Amino acid sequence: MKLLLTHIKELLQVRENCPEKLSGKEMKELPTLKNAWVFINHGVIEDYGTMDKMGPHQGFKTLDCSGKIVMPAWCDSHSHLVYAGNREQEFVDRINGLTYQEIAEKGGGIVNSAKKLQKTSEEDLYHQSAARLEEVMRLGTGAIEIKSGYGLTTEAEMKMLRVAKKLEEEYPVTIKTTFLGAHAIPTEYKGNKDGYLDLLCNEMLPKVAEEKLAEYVDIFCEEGYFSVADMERILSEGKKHNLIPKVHVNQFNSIGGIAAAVKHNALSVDHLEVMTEKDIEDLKDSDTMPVALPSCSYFLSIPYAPGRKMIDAGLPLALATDYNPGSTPSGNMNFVVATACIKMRLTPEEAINAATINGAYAMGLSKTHGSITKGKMANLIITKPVPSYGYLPYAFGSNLIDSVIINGKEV
Ligand SMILES: N=CN[C@@H](CCC(=O)O)C(=O)O
Ligand SMILES: [Zn+2]
Repeated sequence: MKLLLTHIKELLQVRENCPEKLSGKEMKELPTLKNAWVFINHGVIEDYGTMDKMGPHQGFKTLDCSGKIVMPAWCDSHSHLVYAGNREQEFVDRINGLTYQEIAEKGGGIVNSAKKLQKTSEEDLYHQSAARLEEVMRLGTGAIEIKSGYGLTTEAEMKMLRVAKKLEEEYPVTIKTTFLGAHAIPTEYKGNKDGYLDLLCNEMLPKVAEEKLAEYVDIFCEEGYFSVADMERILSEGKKHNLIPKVHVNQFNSIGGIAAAVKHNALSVDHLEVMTEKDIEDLKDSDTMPVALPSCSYFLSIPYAPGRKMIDAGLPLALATDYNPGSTPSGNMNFVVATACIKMRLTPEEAINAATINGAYAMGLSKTHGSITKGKMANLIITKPVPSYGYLPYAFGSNLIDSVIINGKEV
């Protein structure tokens, strides 16, 4: 199918040769073309340019984008979109004064979601998750990473990953899957963390790898969950099965997880609400992408990752949703980008770069996603008429998306 977008007020993130990631000052630059066109052929960006240089076009569908901005679809590199039910009671408990950690200690939190998911059929889990995926696609997400971690038994973890794989088959959005068996210690293993780690290493990881259910391995490295030593064990074991690390670190405490993740060549380190000077130093000159999750900070009322400081220190930064039932029941990347500007002091250019090119990097999708580049996938957001791209994060609560194209087709 061929599609031509014409009279685009401003085409964002136009890169003839797109870098695989952007760091420090590079993040301030957002190349654009005004009064532009884009030509899509069989799901791929075939060509683009300015209206004064558009060749003849006949015999295929044309969309007039006067007054509108066109940009690459969002690349959401951290989500837990496959889950069962919800945890709105815990939300109310927190309003009434309990902390996220106190709720987890009382048997709520991740373990609570795992109990629900274990009892949910694969079909039901698929339908619940598909509804969320459809919503985020309409909100402009063209690629998303999905983690397991609400199963906590071999069968339930595999069920989650099978559901994510089925979503990948059924929908045009690009999906990358991550095995997060080490998300919490299940009730049956309370007081026997090493027993659960043995199960992870001896049974879950080999099965997940054998059935090719995940490309990445994750662990929640945090006080009360898994230690740095646990992380080193899981990442080393994952490596034997060719699983690349993408890890949860520094959400509530800095316990040395970043240095260990960098040592293990993690593709990304995610959360980063609590960062020491050493953590920032440890990320310098590495290939590891720091990923901030501002909607999680917003929902839990915890600090925001010091994104301004990290970029000023020369680091790259990606932004993602963390969509999950406990800490972030929202998969809206538009809100993430706006919140990064409002609360983390990123400029609109930096936030858009973080949610496109750097998000693609954090999912191993640099070659195909994140920019308007010939040959990349035609995953595009067309906005409603807006005064400028800075208006998108400025008008933070408004839905400014007119339509979304994924793999060359309107969704
Ligand atoms: N922090 C760890 N995992 C999820 C939240 C899990 C939950 O509360 O269900 C996160 O990334 O925020
Ligand atoms: Zn997460």
